[in-house]
Amino acid sequence: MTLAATPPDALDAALLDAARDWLPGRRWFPAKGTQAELTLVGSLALAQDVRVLLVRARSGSIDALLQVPLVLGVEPATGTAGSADTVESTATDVVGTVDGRAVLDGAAHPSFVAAWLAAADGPGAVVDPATSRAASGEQSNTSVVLRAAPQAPAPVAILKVLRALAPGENPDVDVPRHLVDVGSSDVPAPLAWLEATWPDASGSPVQGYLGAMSAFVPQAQDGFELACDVARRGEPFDDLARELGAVVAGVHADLVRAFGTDTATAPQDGPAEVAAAVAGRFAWAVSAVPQLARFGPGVDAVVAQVRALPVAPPRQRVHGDLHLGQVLRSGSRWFVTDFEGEPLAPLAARTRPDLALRDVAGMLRSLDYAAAVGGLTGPAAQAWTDAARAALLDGYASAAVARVVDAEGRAVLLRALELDKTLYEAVYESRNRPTWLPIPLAGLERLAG
Ligand SMILES: Nc1ncnc2c1ncn2[C@@H]1O[C@H](COP(=O)(O)OP(=O)(O)O)[C@@H](O)[C@H]1O
Ligand SMILES: O=P(O)(O)O[C@H]1O[C@H](CO)[C@@H](O[C@H]2O[C@H](CO)[C@@H](O)[C@H](O)[C@H]2O)[C@H](O)[C@H]1O
Repeated sequence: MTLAATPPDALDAALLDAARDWLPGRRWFPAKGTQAELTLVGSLALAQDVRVLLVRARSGSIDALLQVPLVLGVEPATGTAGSADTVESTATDVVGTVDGRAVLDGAAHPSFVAAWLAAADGPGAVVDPATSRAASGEQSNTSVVLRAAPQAPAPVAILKVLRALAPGENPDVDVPRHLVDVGSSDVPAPLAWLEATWPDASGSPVQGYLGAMSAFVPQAQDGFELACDVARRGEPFDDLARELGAVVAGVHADLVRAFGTDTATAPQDGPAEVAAAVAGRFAWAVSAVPQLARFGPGVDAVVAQVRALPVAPPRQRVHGDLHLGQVLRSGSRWFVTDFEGEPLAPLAARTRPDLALRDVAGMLRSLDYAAAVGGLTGPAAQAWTDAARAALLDGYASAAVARVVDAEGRAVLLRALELDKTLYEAVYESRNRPTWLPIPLAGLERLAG
């Protein structure tokens, strides 16, 4: 069912007041370190003593609608922490008090999860809300791991509670739903999802997702951590990269089956569009990180090579932010997750048909990151990444791309898309992890130095 937010009442106002000091300390709070203005947009009474506050946080250019599930006056969940599958936390934050009753962070609370499951759409799964555990290591959202029963050996589902709400399509929910519909088994199957309506800034009702629950991938290792470990041990990543390339090609083929290709873009318009996009990305990146200006001549050369191509492949739905941290290795299989697209891009850009090679370029960049974070330098890093890159491309061996672009054209496009991603990464790292900025800078030296 689609829930409808109601105008905030006195209890909602008291709950927000209780949460004011707690909110800015959350990892998912978008305006850390600022005096953000917090206003109540509405609330959802999910069950007795379970409320979801919709809180608008504004500070400078930041304007986000936050989902804040709270549970009133119920003791924190208790249980056994930790498992072989994921690092979990049983702690339920006490947010504050209202009328002498404890106000608890609801996201991983059994009462919230039970109410969420009762309201959600989708095929569902047998899960026991009493087994809810917040997964650690989250950044932008809060994920909750669920088992079928308290004694069950492994989780069966993972519920992602979206923290920043946006109206309309959510590619992270909609894309896996479509992929599973066409028979894909390369993504964790969506099991349940919940939508709501709320008033936008002008007061008009809009609809969007509050969260989604997917099948839990057991004993999964994050692809980036795995690749860094392999690099650290000085072992080749080639076989894993080849398998990964094949899985990415399979997901691309399934995305075409699910969404088709873009017939509105004539293939001959492709190269000019790609060239213009790389040039635009460079201008954007230089405005954010002025030291990138020195790569101007190299970027111009790559842009000119792309513009001179006779054709580009047709566009299709893609992952949009594919890197090793978005894939999970479980047993002998890879799974692709997190179809949200680049978090710094607007929704329209993230859902627009694009070149499938953009995802391949993202993976190639990730190999550079894994080599660097794994401690490889100089010729050893070069040899490790060269071999893994070749294996990934070999595994990918995209028939669709080969049909319209020859090998030379594909190499030009891949270089341009890698450059584009590296410029994005330079901005991302300068904003989020300045000590990692040397990784994309080294990439820019290679691609446009
Ligand atoms: N279906 C799944 N099974 C097991 N673990 C998962 C699954 N989906 C995500 N994860 C784990 O949860 C983490 C966060 O998921 P992600 O979709 O990247 O969340 P966010 O959008 O908040 O960054 C991932 O790094 C991964 O380790
Ligand atoms: O996972 P997100 O959707 O939040 O993506 C953002 O953060 C990523 C880092 O967590 C960032 O990825 C970059 O760092 C990765 C290693 O941590 C590396 O594997 C990627 O290749 C590199 O791009 C991603 O760019 C950003 O959008």
